Amino acid sequence: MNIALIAHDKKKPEMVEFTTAYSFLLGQHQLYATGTTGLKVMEATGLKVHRFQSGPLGGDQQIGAMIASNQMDMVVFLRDPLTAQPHEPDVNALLRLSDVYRIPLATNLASAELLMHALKRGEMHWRELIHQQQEDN
Ligand SMILES: O=C(CO)COP(=O)(O)O
Repeated sequence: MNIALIAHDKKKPEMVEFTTAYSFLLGQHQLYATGTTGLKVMEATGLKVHRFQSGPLGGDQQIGAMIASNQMDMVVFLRDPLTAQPHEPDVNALLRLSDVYRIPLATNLASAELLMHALKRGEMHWRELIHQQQEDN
């Protein structure tokens, strides 16, 4: 599975705790992140993460592009709902595309944990079927 990890600045400590707690599981998948989030996750956990640009410099859009080509299977985006972001349109675009392509998306820690439990139980298997269909077409 391709999993995107994104956290706004005030949520980065939470992202580090989350990825540390689930590193045993996340390590079995391909991880993608916006620039600073990815760096913090790699430093804290040793997980291999493909890093895109920082969010305000286009990282959300790069992850959005993967969603638009149906290559992203899950998005964990720990948003800060209490701080205005200069790149709010990019954030909204990413959330919108996740809905367009029906990609499981968690925007807070509680939902992110539920997604991890689903992943562990193999409940994301349907995404592999979608990849298979794409290859067949
Ligand atoms: O701003 C972000 C998402 O909108 C996150 O970007 P960084 O991980 O580079 O801080």
